[in-house]
Amino acid sequence: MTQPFSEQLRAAAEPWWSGAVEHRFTAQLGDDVLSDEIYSRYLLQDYAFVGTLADHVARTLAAAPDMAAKGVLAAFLAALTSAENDYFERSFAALGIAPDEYRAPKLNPVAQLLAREMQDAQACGYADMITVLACAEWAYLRWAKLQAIKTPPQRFWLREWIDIHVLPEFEQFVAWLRGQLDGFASLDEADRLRLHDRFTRMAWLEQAFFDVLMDD
Ligand SMILES: Cc1ncc(CN)c(N)n1
Repeated sequence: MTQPFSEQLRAAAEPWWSGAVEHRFTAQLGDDVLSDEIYSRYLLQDYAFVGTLADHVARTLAAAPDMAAKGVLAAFLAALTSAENDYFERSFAALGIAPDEYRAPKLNPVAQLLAREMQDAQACGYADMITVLACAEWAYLRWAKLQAIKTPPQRFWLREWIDIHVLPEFEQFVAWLRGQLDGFASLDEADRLRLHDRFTRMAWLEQAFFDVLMDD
């Protein structure tokens, strides 16, 4: 029996998929041993990413084929811009990072490439936009699930970052994204190959996003 298209994409994105979801950054986060210096660097880059992601979701919503899909994307956008934004603001305050600093961070090369990958997907259409989103969110669900079985970190900025990514609503959103990917199995071969490349590039970028923060 052939695997669902989402599973084919994920399997083809190895070793970068596992490199991202089993990264030492996330393992140290879950073990509560990640330094605040590295986590602050991560939060600054990731807050910029989440801003770009919100724009990406809005454009994906605009390109969505029906109201049901628009509704799911609108709910995710609402969560990003409310509860998740609140998490970032409280974490920056606790870590002593001022609004001036987190509103205009200098993006590292990987964060720049991630933003470019999203723009490129937007120029291609709904399937490409969903593929980018699905890889990013599915990878976060996977690593957070692995860390959620450990004793929760004491520092709320580490603990809540795991919690946000194992919420039932988030898990349902990722399941929906995977369902969208599975629907792309009926696209022609050229489209499927492009989606494969895009998903793999995103997995590579997710791993690299963690790598550069640890290596700095
Ligand atoms: C780089 C990255 N990828 C995914 C997510 C999960 N929204 C995130 N916060 N940052």
